[in-house]
Amino acid sequence: MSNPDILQAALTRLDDAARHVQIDSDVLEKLKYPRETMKVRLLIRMDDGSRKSFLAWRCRYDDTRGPTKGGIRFHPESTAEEVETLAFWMTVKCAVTNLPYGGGKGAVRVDPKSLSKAELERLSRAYVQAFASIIGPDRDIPAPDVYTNAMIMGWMSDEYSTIRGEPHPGVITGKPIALGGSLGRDDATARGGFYLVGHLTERLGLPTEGLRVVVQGFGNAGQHAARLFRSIGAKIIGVSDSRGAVYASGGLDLDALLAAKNQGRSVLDAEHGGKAISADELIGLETDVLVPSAMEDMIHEGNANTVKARVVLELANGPITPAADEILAKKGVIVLPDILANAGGVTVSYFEWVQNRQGYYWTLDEVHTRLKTIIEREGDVVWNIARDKDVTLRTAAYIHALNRLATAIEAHGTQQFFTS
Ligand SMILES: NC(=O)c1ccc[n+]([C@@H]2O[C@H](COP(=O)([O-])OP(=O)(O)OC[C@H]3O[C@@H](n4cnc5c(N)ncnc54)[C@H](O)[C@@H]3O)[C@@H](O)[C@H]2O)c1
Repeated sequence: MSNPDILQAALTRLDDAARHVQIDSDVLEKLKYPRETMKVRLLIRMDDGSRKSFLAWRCRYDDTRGPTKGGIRFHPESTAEEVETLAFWMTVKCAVTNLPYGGGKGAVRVDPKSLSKAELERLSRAYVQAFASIIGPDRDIPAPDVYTNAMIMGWMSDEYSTIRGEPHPGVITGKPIALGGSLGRDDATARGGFYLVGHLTERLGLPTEGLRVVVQGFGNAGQHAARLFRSIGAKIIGVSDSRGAVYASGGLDLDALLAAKNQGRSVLDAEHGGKAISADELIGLETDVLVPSAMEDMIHEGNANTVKARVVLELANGPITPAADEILAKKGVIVLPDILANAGGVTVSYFEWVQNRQGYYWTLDEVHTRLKTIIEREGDVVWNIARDKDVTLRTAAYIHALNRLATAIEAHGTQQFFTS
């Protein structure tokens, strides 16, 4: 991630929202900076006997509303600024969905595809050894993010329990079911967005039949989104991953695409039934719903004008820059913002943490019903704020979060007593 101003850009969304609510300046001051960011170098033994070091971070952005919560990303371009921005978004997201959490995030600057499985495990365990003093079930609770998964969360949870000398399944979510993971966590990010679109279909002006969907990024979020939309008869007409994009106006062969990814191949290598196109062509496809599910800043000033989707469902965090947001709003494209649209992941992570603490596990139906209730409830609130204040859904979601964060910050005490 090369944009050093990513946090400043993200904070402009908070400023936009603050213009529409009565918020004490103390609250905004508190939310402008991360509470703590720890940076370490992880030194691990490689399979060939050599040693190699990797930069790693963990940021606890704000813990006013509870322990900090957020994923760990393994990516060759991760930076401290990216981690802090993602942790800021987690703070706001947990407030939008009213989860009793603050926001955190972590990363290792590594290309995980270049590591063997044993090296990946050593790196994951080294991460927990380095950050064991700042994570914890009541302090900071990691989860999967880009290029990390349930297997890695299992190793990390195991390492933490070994360090503490007793099981602590609540330290990490997104674990394998056998280690205290929750049913329904695997597709939760996509499912939350899918429920949101389903709930708002009429208000968004989307067709109830023959929906066309384009998915950018074909990992956890993207694959499950494609699968869920297909389950209601939608056509997946475009898909991309880090190597390229494919398109078929009549719908791609999703099973072939999923099988290719399962075997560690690119969507380009699948018998997808369509043709290869460029990454920017994918963004400009004529579709009902465009689902960014890859990285930040993918829709920017340079390509936003080409977007022809009616609705953009942001399963990725921060896929649209502020400048692109303005262009899309002028074009009448409705953006379902990340802090609501992809909140299904952290919501089911919360369910997992609750189940770990209770030692009592829910059925898949219970998980789905509770997730749906939260996403639809908060989706309605955000929709109504947008309508009443005549703002975008993103600004409305930030207004909603800001109100909850301000209430909590003020309840903790802002020392106004001394200044007024
Ligand atoms: N996993 C979760 O629970 C979760 C929750 C909330 C938000 N998110 C966000 O969703 C996004 C994807 O996360 P994920 O967990 O699905 O990651 P993942 O590692 O499972 O998948 C990432 C996908 O993006 C693709 N990709 C990478 N660079 C790309 C590029 N330049 N163009 C097109 N595709 C590219 C990769 O090939 C891969 O298919 C991220 O923004 C993440 O922060 C994930």
